[in-house]
Amino acid sequence: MANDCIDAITPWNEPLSAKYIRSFAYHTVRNRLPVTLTQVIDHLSRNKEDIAQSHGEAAREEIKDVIAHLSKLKNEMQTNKPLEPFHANEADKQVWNDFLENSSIALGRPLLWFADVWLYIECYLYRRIREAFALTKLLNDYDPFRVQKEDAFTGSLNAISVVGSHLFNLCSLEGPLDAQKYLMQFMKLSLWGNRCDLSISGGKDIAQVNDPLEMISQLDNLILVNDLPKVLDVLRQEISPRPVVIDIIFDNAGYELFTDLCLAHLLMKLKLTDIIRFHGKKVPWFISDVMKHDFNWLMNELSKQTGPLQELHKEWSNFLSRGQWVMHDEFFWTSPYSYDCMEKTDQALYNSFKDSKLLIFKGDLNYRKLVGDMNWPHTEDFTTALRGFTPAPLVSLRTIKADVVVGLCPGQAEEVAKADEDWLLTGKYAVISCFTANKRNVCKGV
Ligand SMILES: O=P(O)(O)OC[C@@]1(O)O[C@H](CO)[C@@H](O)[C@@H]1O
Ligand SMILES: [Mn+2]
Repeated sequence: MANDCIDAITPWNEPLSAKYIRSFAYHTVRNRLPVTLTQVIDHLSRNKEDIAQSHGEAAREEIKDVIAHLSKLKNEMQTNKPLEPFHANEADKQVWNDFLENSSIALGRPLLWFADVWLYIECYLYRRIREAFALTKLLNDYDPFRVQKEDAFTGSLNAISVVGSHLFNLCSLEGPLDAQKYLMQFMKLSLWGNRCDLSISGGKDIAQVNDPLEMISQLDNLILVNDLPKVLDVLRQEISPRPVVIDIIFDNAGYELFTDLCLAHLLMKLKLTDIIRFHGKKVPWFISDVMKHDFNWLMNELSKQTGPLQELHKEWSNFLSRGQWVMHDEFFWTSPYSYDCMEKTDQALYNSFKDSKLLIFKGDLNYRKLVGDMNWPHTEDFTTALRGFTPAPLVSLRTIKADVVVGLCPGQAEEVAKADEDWLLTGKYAVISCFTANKRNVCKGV
């Protein structure tokens, strides 16, 4: 397989790909994704008794089918076989198969694991895991990552309690809040919540254990691009006609989701929006991404808590029942497409975004899809990297876990790399990158 690969780093302005041996994409397809598949297979074999009890005896045979599908998939990946079309009758089957077919026509050969664009390949892997379950009857709704997502929430309960109590106390104060101070604080809580994803840790526990309020004040020097002042300008604008809408495109379940909802609550409390639309994934995705079920599960867990968390649960349930908070899960988010393709491939979603006051994109994968997963020079302008995806003002709150980042000042990347050679891969550093129609991004200096 490595015969087709090149012993090189990714050239500038090229899409990230496992064909470059000295890249994170190669390491991921070669080492990390097979481990993810093995973990799903192990999970199914270890839990087959429980699954047979909850899903019926006939599920035993289906578990074998799923394991066989995933083992074959692992072999296809490790031997650099063509990406196969989908067969299960899912609503997005045609979108995926058209994408695979059109890509093959354009290339004059089928897509290959170690030759083509990392973004498609990695998304394809998670869509194939979904396919293995979609081809069964009894396990059709089975989410092989659910237990991990739930454990990640439970393991973070202390931090959740600290953040929740802080928000509840703020909202109970009389008189107006210092909007700037608390927006900055909750945006940063939501940003650093993105460190807690299970995909980068290979599914290992990654609970938030330290005091997050104390922590965020010490992390400012790790935010390499900080466009928060621009974001605050956008939020302060008076918009008509009402209702004003903000969109939050979720990333991970557990602690990160909780911090996103706290931010959403603050935006409501400060009357900066009337409605918040949340966007999650339709199928299990990159291990820890939020699905509707995870959102509802978190709400249910909060209802079992006492004190401030119980109070937040009441308030959030009211937002939901009044239609001020709405949870969506469009297929677009689990398609192969980067966001510059949204206008063509999901016009309804793109048009709905045109009415948004602000689109808040969470996490690493959303950032990769915003900038097209290319090896941009690190000093490239964020707006240029969006390549026309500008339906509304938008901000990306992302801890850096893949080797693409733009918007840095000259010399900044080199300086950070000197301090930490893995600076692009571990989620230690972060960016808050904002696009607004008004101003270009201005570099503030190292
Ligand atoms: O989007 P998230 O949850 O912040 O991160 C997803 C991630 O862990 O998965 C990919 C690597 O396998 C990268 O995009 C990133 O490192
Ligand atoms: Mn994720």
